[in-house]
Amino acid sequence: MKMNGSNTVTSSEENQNSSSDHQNHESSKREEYLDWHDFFMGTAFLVAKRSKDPVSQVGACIVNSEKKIVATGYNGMPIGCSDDDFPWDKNTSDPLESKYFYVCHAEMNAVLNKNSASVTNCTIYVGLFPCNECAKIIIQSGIREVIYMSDKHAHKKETIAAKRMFDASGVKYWQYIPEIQKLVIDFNEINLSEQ
Ligand SMILES: O=c1ccn([C@H]2C[C@H](O)[C@@H](COP(=O)(O)O)O2)c(=O)[nH]1
Ligand SMILES: [Zn+2]
Repeated sequence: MKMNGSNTVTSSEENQNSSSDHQNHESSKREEYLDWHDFFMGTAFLVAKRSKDPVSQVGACIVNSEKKIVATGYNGMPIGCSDDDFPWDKNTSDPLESKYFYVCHAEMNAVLNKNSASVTNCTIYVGLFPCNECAKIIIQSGIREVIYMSDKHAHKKETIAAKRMFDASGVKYWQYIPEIQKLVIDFNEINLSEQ
């Protein structure tokens, strides 16, 4: 069965295609397409690849109620603060020489990068559970749902505080456990399919 541009099929198309459908399985719907959660979480992970942080690359993807991406962001230095001049170190005796005073978190960048007027009632997909500072930004921006992949800092005070604020303000959060373990992008694939 052939799909038209809007992923629906008209009855005349259905009649025209019905005999060949039985002979040619390539005209039936592809079943291995990405589901929405994999797509949005995958987008967050792809965006994270832009990060220059040598230790932790975090990406975020904000989606509205129509399943449209309205923003993405990754952890990086503020505009005008060169990735080459500002420090990427973690453990320095002088905090001014470590990344933590300077780096903008993925969630904050995503909210600030939005291409819509607001992110009210949106969902944010993020690789890592948001810290307390990002939780505040998420709550104040009107985002109502946080879908995260890793909760590896669950024991840290920042995460405990973030959860306390989400609970108090009614922001839903849940861990996404994907069925697929890897999402591979092969740029050569487009040349391999039949013409
Ligand atoms: O909610 C968060 C928490 C952290 N990040 C960023 C900030 C830093 O660039 C790294 C954390 O570095 P570590 O070396 O793992 O301490 O992750 C973020 O974007 N969002
Ligand atoms: Zn944060």
